[in-house]
Amino acid sequence: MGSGGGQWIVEKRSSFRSEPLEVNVSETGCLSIVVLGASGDLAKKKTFPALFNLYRQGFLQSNEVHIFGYARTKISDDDLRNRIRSYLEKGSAKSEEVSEFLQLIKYVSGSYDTEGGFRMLDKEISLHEEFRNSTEGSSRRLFYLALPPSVYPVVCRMIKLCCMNKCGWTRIVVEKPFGKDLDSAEKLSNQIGELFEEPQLYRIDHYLGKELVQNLLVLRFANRFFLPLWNRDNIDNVQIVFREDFGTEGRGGYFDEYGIIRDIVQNHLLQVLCLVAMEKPVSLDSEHIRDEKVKVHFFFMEMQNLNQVLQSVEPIKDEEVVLGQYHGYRDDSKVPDHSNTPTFASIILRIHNERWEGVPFILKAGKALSSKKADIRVQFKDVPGDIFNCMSSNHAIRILLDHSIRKSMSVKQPGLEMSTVQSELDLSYKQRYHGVTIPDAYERLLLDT
Ligand SMILES: NC(=O)C1=CN([C@@H]2O[C@H](COP(=O)(O)OP(=O)(O)OC[C@H]3O[C@@H](n4cnc5c(N)ncnc54)[C@H](OP(=O)(O)O)[C@@H]3O)[C@@H](O)[C@H]2O)C=CC1
Ligand SMILES: O=C1O[C@H](COP(=O)(O)O)[C@@H](O)[C@H](O)[C@H]1O
Repeated sequence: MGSGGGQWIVEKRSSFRSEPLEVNVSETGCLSIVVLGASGDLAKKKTFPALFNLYRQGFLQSNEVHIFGYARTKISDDDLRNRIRSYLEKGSAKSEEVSEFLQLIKYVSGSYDTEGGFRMLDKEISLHEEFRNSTEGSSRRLFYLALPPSVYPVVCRMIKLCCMNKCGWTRIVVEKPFGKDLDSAEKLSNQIGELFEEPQLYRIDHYLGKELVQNLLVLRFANRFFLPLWNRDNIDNVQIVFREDFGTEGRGGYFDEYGIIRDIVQNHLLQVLCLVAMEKPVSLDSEHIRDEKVKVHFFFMEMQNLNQVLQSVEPIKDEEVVLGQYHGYRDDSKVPDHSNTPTFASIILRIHNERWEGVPFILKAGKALSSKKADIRVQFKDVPGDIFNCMSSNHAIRILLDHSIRKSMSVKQPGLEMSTVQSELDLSYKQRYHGVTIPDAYERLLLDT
């Protein structure tokens, strides 16, 4: 899906086990897209704009598609349309085009854990299908869960109970973070897996769709220049940084349950780390790429390449983690007064393999910081026999992950409250790096936001 910052990519897990093929795989005909959590941040900033881009590019035909927003908030169709309008009217979008698109949207209000709202939703979808004279097997229902993961199980149960397509496919798209830890992720997977077949399920991480994230594979594997350099002999450290110049902005209901590590680091930044650090995949097939990123416990695991990158990440040391929370975070009405949820994290990951031993991967993510940026910085080692006295040999590749970086927004004077910050460091990386011992330099790198 095209969205402001690029495309959205979904990962399928179908190579984990043999799957029954999905039946009724019609790709034309009446299409109902249901955005659950339509009142929320993701829906207005990314999901509806992405659907609008598909519409503008002709992938969603107005004679086939209808879009339903669903959430608890009691608003009208027009209220929802007005909320999202300004997010669509960007770039070259014409206001008539936006209005035409908005007319495709209908809003249904209901709870996530009772049948009433979902029965109503089903009725609205069925009316649309009847109106479109949907023939047997030709209608499609896509449910996009733009919701906190804690409600996925109950929402999936309600969809299964009340909203399944009787004559075509039903698909479910779920957002990150997929659970809170391994146990809850497995539990969630089992709960959803009992209701839907794997081919019906799509897990999304929109960072994988950013053009520049996709280009990482080209940079690394289609470039003779970098191939021999991409290793511990030449690279000093890698920083993968996400920073936002706004806070949770009313998203405390979702965010406080998860925090910055589960919101950003565990999914978006780890996916990027994998692409920077993994070995070359067998092909560009999404499953080959996925297999190279993770260690999968196949029955033929012994035959797998044991360099798979996540498998080689060492346990994280406490002293290589800094957490913080910005001042004002607890003012959000949905955040408890004594919340300790981190809104900033800086973590060193160390990859214990032949390519990366000794090269720290520094992942940093923070909300309500002084600027908005998402980038990767690959810092090369100094040239041996440097005749420039470390002044001009600061070799680094910096890859900006988002070309839609916004201008600084005014936020309530955010400040960082961190457990171990002693003083603000305003020296550039290079200045600080030289003249301090390496472990000390890494400690400082952790704090430099
Ligand atoms: N915001 C973003 O840019 C991105 C978000 N995501 C993911 O999207 C999902 C939703 O995030 P986002 O839209 O930002 O969050 P929001 O806090 O905006 O939540 C979305 C909607 O869910 C409902 N909701 C919020 N909290 C709860 C709760 N505790 N229990 C039940 N319903 C709740 C609210 O709707 P109502 O009260 O009307 O029912 C809200 O409008 C998350 O999994 C997040 O990781 C992914 C990529 C980007
Ligand atoms: O997944 C999320 O991403 C957004 C940032 O996305 P970007 O494409 O604008 O970089 C972040 O604001 C949100 O907290 C998180 O859930």
